[in-house]
Amino acid sequence: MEKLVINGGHRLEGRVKISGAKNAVLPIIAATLLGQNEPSRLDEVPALDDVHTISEVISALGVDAVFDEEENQLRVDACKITSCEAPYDLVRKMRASFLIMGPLLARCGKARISLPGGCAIGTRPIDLHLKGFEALGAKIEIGHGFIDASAPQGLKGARIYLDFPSVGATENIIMAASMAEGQTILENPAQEPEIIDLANYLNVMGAKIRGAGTNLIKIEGVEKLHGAAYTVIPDRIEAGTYMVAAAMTHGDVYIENAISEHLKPVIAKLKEAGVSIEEEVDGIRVRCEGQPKAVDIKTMPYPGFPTDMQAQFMAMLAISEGTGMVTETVFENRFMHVDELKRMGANIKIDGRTSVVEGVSKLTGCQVKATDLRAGAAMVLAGLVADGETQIGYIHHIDRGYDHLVQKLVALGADIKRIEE
Ligand SMILES: CC(=O)N[C@H]1[C@@H](OP(=O)(O)OP(=O)(O)OC[C@H]2O[C@@H](n3ccc(=O)[nH]c3=O)[C@H](O)[C@@H]2O)O[C@H](CO)[C@@H](O)[C@@H]1O
Ligand SMILES: C=C(OP(=O)(O)O)C(=O)O
Repeated sequence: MEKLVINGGHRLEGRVKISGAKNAVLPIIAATLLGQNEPSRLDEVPALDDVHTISEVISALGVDAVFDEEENQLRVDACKITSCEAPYDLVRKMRASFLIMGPLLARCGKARISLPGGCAIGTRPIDLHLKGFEALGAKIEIGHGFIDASAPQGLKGARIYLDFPSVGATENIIMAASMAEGQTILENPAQEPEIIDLANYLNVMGAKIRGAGTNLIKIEGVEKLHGAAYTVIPDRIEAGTYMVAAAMTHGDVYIENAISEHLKPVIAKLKEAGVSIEEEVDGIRVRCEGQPKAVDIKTMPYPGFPTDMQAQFMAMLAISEGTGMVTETVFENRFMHVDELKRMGANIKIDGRTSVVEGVSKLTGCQVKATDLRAGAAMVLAGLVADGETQIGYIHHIDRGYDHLVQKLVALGADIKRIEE
């Protein structure tokens, strides 16, 4: 097992280039399954474990997927699909594997996917995905740990209202509806930039989707889609994580490729904390003198404050001046990092869905673990400012979502390395 070892206390300075977005590329790779003629070529694909996992998932369906990590390019030839089944081992590893259900239903009229199960941040049901498929005419059967969906006569467009703007359900329904017969109207969909990116890719493949990024999406089903070339958007959560790193280390970092439009709530909260933010054409400069000031945050669906930045802000609040409240409304169990931060000396109390974080003057390095992806990022941030050495275990969680994390932080002046235990 590998670990990250960080010696804290180094100011971050310089430029860091943000990679393609994990949460955009995963649904887009699922969508490559819809390309019946011509392969797809995706650019700015980040070198992440999750990208390898979803590539394995689609390869298990008989599709040809070749990932060139050096070039950040993934080529997918989905002209032939030989299986419609995603086994437990792959779905368990990464919940986003469930995103192949929509494309498989649309393309093959059937799909058999292992039930994803719970995970560290919550139970994460898939009822909204399934309701959407049923509304499009699919028959769903659940048994022996699998979901079987079928639509032998093909899917039919429908009016669908989502009880909650679920990101994954919106993506799965858009992909299924893009090849359904007639029009689908999706009300109260998720509005995340990653939804817009998926819709843009599908439209380049020949789909007719309008309204992605708003609260109403209209999809005119088409008979066939083809593979296409597409460049994935930069990762707003990776960008936000480096912005917080700059703030916590009293640094001066230029976050190249960051799109400020996608980071409005993060920028607003950092400014409120006294951090200097300069939005430029191809990135964002973040500077901070002295300790950040405590702020309150409440996670919400986009354009609200992203739950995927909650843990990182908690790490910042742990060393900020004053007391901040962190309210998590999206996932019911996303405070696993609190106990780990407390091991480093943070003063945090949990009261239901809210954590009260009283800033301390210093954190102390110790052994901690990454309990999930963003909790792992929070540990890295805490380690960057802690007194002495921090060792982080279970870093496979971090490898799911941060492209070349160690190299990028070392280039900014951090003392961080990976070691084999
Ligand atoms: C690969 C990817 O893009 N992952 C992101 C995606 O996850 P994901 O797509 O899983 O998140 P959702 O937006 O679906 O989930 C949000 C909330 O809705 C609930 N829910 C969801 C589906 C459903 O059928 N029923 C239901 O009740 C979930 O339990 C959760 O409480 O959006 C989350 C919310 O921004 C992010 O944290 C994840 O990083
Ligand atoms: C929760 C996350 O991802 P996933 O939905 O893939 O678990 C995340 O990116 O923080």
